[in-house]
Amino acid sequence: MELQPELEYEIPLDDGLDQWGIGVVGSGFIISDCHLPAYRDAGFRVLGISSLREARAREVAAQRTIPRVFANLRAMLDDSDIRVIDIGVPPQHQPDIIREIVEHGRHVRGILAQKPLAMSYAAAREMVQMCADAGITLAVNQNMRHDQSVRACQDLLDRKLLGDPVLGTINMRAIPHWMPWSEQLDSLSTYVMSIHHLDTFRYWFGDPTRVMASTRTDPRTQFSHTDGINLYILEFPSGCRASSWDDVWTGPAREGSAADIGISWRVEGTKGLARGTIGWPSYPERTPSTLDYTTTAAEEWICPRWDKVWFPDAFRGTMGELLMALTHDIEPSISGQDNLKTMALVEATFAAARDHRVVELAEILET
Ligand SMILES: NC(=O)C1=CN([C@@H]2O[C@H](COP(=O)(O)OP(=O)(O)OC[C@H]3O[C@@H](n4cnc5c(N)ncnc54)[C@H](OP(=O)(O)O)[C@@H]3O)[C@@H](O)[C@H]2O)C=CC1
Ligand SMILES: O=C1CO[C@H](CO)[C@@H](O)[C@@H]1O
Repeated sequence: MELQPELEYEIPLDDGLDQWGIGVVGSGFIISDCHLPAYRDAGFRVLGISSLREARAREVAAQRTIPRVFANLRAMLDDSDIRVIDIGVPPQHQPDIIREIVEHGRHVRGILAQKPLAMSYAAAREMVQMCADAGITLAVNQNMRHDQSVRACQDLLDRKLLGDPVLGTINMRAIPHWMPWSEQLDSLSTYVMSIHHLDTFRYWFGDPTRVMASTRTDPRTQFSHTDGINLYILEFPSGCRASSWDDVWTGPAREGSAADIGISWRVEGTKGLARGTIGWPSYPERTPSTLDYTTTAAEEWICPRWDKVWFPDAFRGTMGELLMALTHDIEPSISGQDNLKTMALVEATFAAARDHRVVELAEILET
């Protein structure tokens, strides 16, 4: 077994993915600052944009050189050049957008939806079924899978360099900027932030059997919410365990104290250990995520380095996966169908914390 292989830290993409005309819905932070710069760098072809406020869509179109601005989604769906729809709207509005695309998007072959796909497992399942019935490939933007350190760790696991996974941990000490729309959600941090870590654990270790969780409110967040700081433990059928501390408070770093902010992760296996950091907390400053690993055969730390950052570079990966799937007529790994298990895990984690009980994934999947 090669001990220092070239790890796959980003998804290989075919030339010619610009055959797919993309239409974007929404023009807020994630679209204008992350999706569009990443697509430009990847050479994807964004043809049009629509948003709630046409003026805002025009502004972003001018800023990011998008040729067509549509007054609304329906007008965009009439354009036969637009075959892929990229959604970046608040989660409570996403199901209505998907429904409209399914009902009126006769030219549409693929949708890249945002995470969370919906605000409940049941609603997400309805979206997946609707797209399947319409013959539209649905992918979900679980882009932490395309962070360079997270993806390279998956390659280490695939190559068995770490042996069998024993324990995975994520230690998040970082302050998200909650958008105004999150004030209306039943969940603040579980569906919007912890979903990334829950999906990453599924990516690395497969589907867990059950989850234990505890949550408390975030002292900094002034609007009413139930889940702020999330602590959870997942049990996998293989015996592997995973746990994350999603500490969105991170001490009074914005209230005058010194700051200690960062995200680190660690995967321990029977034959190796990987540790990493996610550079995102310093966004917009570019801080590449890192990965170090060691194995029983090497007895030293191996520290490959690459220059990609989660935001915005990982957005090449999620759209790239969808365009590759459409080109080759296959399911993307981030398919809506796969995402139902992430949604079920998010719902299980929220219920476990709310009800102070252990929740089996099957309980949600069988509802
Ligand atoms: N995958 C990831 O890593 C990340 C994902 N996200 C997700 O992206 C989504 C958007 O977040 P963010 O960009 O930060 O939020 P913003 O508030 O910055 O942007 C939301 C956008 O949605 C538009 N919008 C709202 N309702 C509709 C509607 N009914 N039809 C069309 N457009 C609508 C708004 O339009 P207008 O401006 O015209 O009023 C606005 O442009 C969320 O679901 C969030 O969870 C966010 C960050 C990271
Ligand atoms: O996915 C996400 C990661 O970070 C953002 C905040 O900074 C969140 O709002 C978000 O939805």
